[in-house]
Amino acid sequence: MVDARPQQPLFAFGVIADIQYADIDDGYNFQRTNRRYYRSSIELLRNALDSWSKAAVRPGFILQLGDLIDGHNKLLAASDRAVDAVLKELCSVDAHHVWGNHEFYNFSRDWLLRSKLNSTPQGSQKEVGSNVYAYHFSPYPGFTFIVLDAYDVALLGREESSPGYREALTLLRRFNKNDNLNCPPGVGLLQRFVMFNGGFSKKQLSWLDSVLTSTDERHEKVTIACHLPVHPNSTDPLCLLWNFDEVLAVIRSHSSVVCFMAGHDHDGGYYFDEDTGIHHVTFEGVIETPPDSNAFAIVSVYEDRMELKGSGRVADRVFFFPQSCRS
Ligand SMILES: Nc1ncnc2c1ncn2[C@@H]1O[C@H](COP(=O)(O)OP(=O)(O)O)[C@@H](O)[C@H]1O
Repeated sequence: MVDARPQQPLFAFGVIADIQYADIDDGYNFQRTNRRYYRSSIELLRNALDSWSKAAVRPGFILQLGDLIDGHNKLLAASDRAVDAVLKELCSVDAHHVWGNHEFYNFSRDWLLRSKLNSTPQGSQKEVGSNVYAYHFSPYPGFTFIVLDAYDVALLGREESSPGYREALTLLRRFNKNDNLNCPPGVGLLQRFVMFNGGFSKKQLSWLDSVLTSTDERHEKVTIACHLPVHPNSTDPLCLLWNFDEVLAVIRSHSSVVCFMAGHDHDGGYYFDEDTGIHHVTFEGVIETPPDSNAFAIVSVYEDRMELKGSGRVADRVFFFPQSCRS
């Protein structure tokens, strides 16, 4: 049978998550269930770059889904060295950087906003507000990508004296009564209320809503990139965004969203929300990927679908765009 699907993609992009590079020996996650390959994570990034450079349709840009370097660097006073080493590898590509918890272990929000990890395109700097790192870009007519700030309401990256910090602390303490706020409370979805997660402010949600109103009107296809997953079926609840329900309500009310890409849960995850046609993909983390494997993807975008070709731990997937409109 002849495959009627068009064979030439409109464009392609690369995806990689949770590199967490540090020039230190292997270690483990907090539960000691998964090994962490701090030093070789940069080799796996090189594998990804090599593969992307040889792809039939080379990625026009890369989504780097956050946690570029590990928090251990801070303790070793090696944050600048580590981030320079990883950014040097990425200098040959147009990378869109998402910020994760490890960005804030290493750097202040002010430093990040002034750094190369701020990939906001010229001209869209002030859209959400000077202290929120969120923007959108269109790499091809009819397609928009939105980078979201999952630590907009958070303890991480906010000055203890700031109203934002106090607001986040009040929210977290309402659900988490532990002395150590990284220790999860209760069971199920409540576990998300830990200090290494965060959430969206009303301001960012309303900005997202307005961007999606415009993309709906233009009948565009939107992919959202964020460090924290927002669908409970796409992640361990420990890694879920605090106000995931609020952001789900926003994206469900817009017909243009086709895919939500996140990192943070190094085991990865995937859920297709049949009601909305939105694919929620959580990418396997490079940091917990053995040196003889890989964790990256190239996504080829066609008129009717995106084809994700995974490497190593990342599975292949096809995301067909919904035909009907949501309202
Ligand atoms: N169950 C827990 N109790 C107390 N602290 C925890 C727990 N889980 C994680 N942490 C701490 O929270 C921080 C972030 O956890 P970690 O697993 O390293 O995050 P990531 O997966 O983003 O690397 C670390 O300082 C870790 O020690």
